[in-house]
Amino acid sequence: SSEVFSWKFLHPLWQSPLTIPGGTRQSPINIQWRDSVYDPFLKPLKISYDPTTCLHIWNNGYSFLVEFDDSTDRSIIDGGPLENQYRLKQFHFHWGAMNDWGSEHTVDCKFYPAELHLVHWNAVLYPTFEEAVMEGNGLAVIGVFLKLGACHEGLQTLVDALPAVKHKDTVIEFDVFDPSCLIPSCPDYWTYAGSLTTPPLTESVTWIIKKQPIEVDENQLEAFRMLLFTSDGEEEKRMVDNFRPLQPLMNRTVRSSFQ
Ligand SMILES: NS(=O)(=O)c1ccc(CCNC(=O)Nc2ccc(Cl)cc2)cc1
Ligand SMILES: [Zn+2]
Repeated sequence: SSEVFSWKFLHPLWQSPLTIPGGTRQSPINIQWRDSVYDPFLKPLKISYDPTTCLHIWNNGYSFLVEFDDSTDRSIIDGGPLENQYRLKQFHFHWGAMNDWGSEHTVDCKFYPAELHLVHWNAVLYPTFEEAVMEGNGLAVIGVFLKLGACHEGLQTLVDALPAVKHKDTVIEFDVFDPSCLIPSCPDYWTYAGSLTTPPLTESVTWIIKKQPIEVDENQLEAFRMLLFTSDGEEEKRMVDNFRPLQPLMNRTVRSSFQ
């Protein structure tokens, strides 16, 4: 059907079409717990990060990215639903203006105030991240929900650095951080075939969504919300609501590693 174009189809933040023409495995999605299928052949996820591979924090005008040296296999994940090991490239968050929303994925239609994405790429099969982004098995992203609760000590070291990257296109050196402190101890996860949730929205992501959220406190969420979408000197726009709307499940099954 030749849908009449309307600006309402464009995402306010990404200025790109909300739906990818022909997209069959778009993210994020709602995870309906009772429709997920236990897969006994799913392995435990193996995570081994070298904290010294941490490089810097960068405000890219949409979120803040903590980027890692991915020139070797020093920070990797393996096992779980994955057929190769994947290298850690960066992690970032999505959050809301209020605690009632902010995550990209939902569980039984429940939003969390924020969601962490640890982005890995298949360096076994592909020479660069940019090429992996274009391949169906190119990326693996671990999603961790953040819920309001106790102060998260490990996150606090990151929060303390955020004022230095308040504006778009600012960077601060951040040279020792172990992101495994942000991953809940419970091994349970859901997994499904999806996409990047921001441009280029390519259908290249094996999503691994942890069942257990981590707890952060109000001050830590507020620290995210004091970041700016805008550059220094521009009219200030607070960096909030940087999440994509839910996408249709279409012909996909969400598998669980737990019964
Ligand atoms: N949200 S994801 O894990 O599917 C995702 C992972 C990697 C990319 C490519 C690198 N670019 C990037 O990370 N950009 C970005 C991140 C957060 C926001 Cl809010 C906006 C833009 C894009 C999306
Ligand atoms: Zn993300």
